[in-house]
Amino acid sequence: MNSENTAQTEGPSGYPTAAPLEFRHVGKRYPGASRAAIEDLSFAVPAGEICVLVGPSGCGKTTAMRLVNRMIDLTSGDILLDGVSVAARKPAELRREIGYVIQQIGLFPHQTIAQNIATVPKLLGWDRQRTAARIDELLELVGLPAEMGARYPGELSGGQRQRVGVARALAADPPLMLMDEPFGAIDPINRERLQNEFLRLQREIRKTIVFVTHDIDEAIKMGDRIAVMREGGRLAQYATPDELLAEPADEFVASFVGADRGLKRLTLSRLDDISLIDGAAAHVGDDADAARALADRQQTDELVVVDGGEVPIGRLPVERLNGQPVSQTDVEPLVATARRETSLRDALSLVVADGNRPLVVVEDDGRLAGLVSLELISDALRPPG
Ligand SMILES: Nc1ncnc2c1ncn2[C@@H]1O[C@H](COP(=O)(O)OP(=O)(O)OP(=O)(O)O)[C@@H](O)[C@H]1O
Repeated sequence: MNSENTAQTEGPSGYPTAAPLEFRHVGKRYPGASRAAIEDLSFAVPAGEICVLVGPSGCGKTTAMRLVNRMIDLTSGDILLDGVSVAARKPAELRREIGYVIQQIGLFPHQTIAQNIATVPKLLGWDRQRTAARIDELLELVGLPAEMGARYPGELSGGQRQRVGVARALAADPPLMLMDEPFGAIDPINRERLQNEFLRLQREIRKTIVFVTHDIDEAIKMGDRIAVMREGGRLAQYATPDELLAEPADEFVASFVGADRGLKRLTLSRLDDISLIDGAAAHVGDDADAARALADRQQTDELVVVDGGEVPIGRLPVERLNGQPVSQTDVEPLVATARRETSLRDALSLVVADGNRPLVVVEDDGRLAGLVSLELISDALRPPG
């Protein structure tokens, strides 16, 4: 599959593989309801991005989603998919172009997995060969063995059924996917696994996705952009996860994202995103004066010591340099090391666990990459821009 999918390219179905979506002053009032479920909701999702709708129960997330594929109709405003109003489209046709994944998956129990995945291709009149090839491709894409196609939903685990739900929604390569609390019914460990798998999959398929959750941590993890909604179906803030955590628009958003928003921001960045402290280190056998001079240059009272292969072996308090060359016996072993892909949040816990001493960061091959201090991590928490 083409990894450069954009709104301009076409998938196997002939539809664009991803399309932009825009809510324009959308309003929805259910018949007989005293107040609107959605009021003046406007935001735009660029093609190929995940937009997460998040907010407390009853704030209108599911309603917003169902307006997109016309399971319910707009009261006011408009929704544009690929620049075309959904109101101008035939609902049945529109739904074939929009993948839909829901919490309870909704697989047909008396149909095999393959038949379930083939639901939309069948409606579109694809021939047997094309459908079979697509089923194999999708099972592989979502990480299920091809033999599973012959099984029934009741013979699968919850996580496996969820993967089938995603495969079924992707069958006709829709330019937009709607996912309503897709991992809500899954236990926390499998949920995390499915989230990670889905993010990996999305890097490949680059669909436009609207994803509903009431869990702010899931929103921060999954979203390129997050729409925080509040009671009455109003938009409280529309921002990237980092902007949302760094600069919540008001008290409601601040309390919704949580008092630990600083720590949450740290999960969004990796050590690779910041400049590490220069990794100059002492070597076993260096003479004491050279080691002392290095410590002075680095303004530290503790040197990192590396072996002949530049792999860190520990720290050496400068006071232990008694005129003798640096010796392995004086070196204190490292409590922990980090890698460039370590999140700033994990780096912070390692620094704190080691008495706030700068943390040693190593390359994949074990060589010293540099150090990260508490100050560097807190600098990273300054608001963007
Ligand atoms: N079919 C309906 N008829 C009348 N009112 C409805 C209908 N569906 C939803 N509502 C009302 O619209 C409002 C928004 O509901 P919606 O299900 O969109 O919220 P939600 O944010 O998805 O909530 P949750 O997180 O609990 O699923 C609520 O006040 C709800 O009671």
